[in-house]
Amino acid sequence: MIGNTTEKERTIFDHAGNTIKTEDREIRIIAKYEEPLVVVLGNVLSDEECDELINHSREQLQRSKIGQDHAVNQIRTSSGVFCEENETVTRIEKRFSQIMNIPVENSDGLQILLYTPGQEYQPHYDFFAETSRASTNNRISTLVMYLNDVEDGGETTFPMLNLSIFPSKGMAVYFEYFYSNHELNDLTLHAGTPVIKGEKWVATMWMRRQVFRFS
Ligand SMILES: O=C(O)CCC(=O)C(=O)O
Ligand SMILES: [Fe+2]
Repeated sequence: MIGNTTEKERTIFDHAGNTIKTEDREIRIIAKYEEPLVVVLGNVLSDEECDELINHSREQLQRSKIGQDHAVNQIRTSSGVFCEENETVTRIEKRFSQIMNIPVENSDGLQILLYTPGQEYQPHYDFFAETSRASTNNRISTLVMYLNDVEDGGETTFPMLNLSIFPSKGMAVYFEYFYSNHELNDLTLHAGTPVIKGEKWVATMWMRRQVFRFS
């Protein structure tokens, strides 16, 4: 842009072209918002992998609801569970880490969320406030993976970017907030809007700055 000498910051996601070749799958780059970087990805998981994650988690969700504190959280009304490791989960986590260009050991693990009609995730940041203890090894990037087609509602929105992503089975949205310019990080405010009809299943992978777990 004429008169604009500000250089673009480096990003973690450094894939060129329209595809990302991971060890076991070719991912398609569908759309990009440049700064902060938001990337819509296609062909990330097969239908079978999506179904397997849903079926596996449905049981876990049912079990984890019993005995859990029933504190109502108005910010996130969905129910969620971290995936137990199995062959599929390990393969998927490895693929996500190759897409995100961060070692799998830096991740929080794969979290599955289920939203039923009316449930939502209000605008929030995925990184922790500087004042919180968790920020010493803060999150730096997110991949939200859509595991099913939602009949109506449930878009992932970035209100400060005027951007909405409609859930579509097998697709994902990636974004990062590792910028030295904090204003760019602040623009990654995002939400899961209320589901109107049907269920919405997502798998979220958050990456940390440093190793977070040993797997
Ligand atoms: O459900 C969505 O669309 C967004 C999920 C999300 O923001 C998260 O898991 O951190
Ligand atoms: Fe989020």
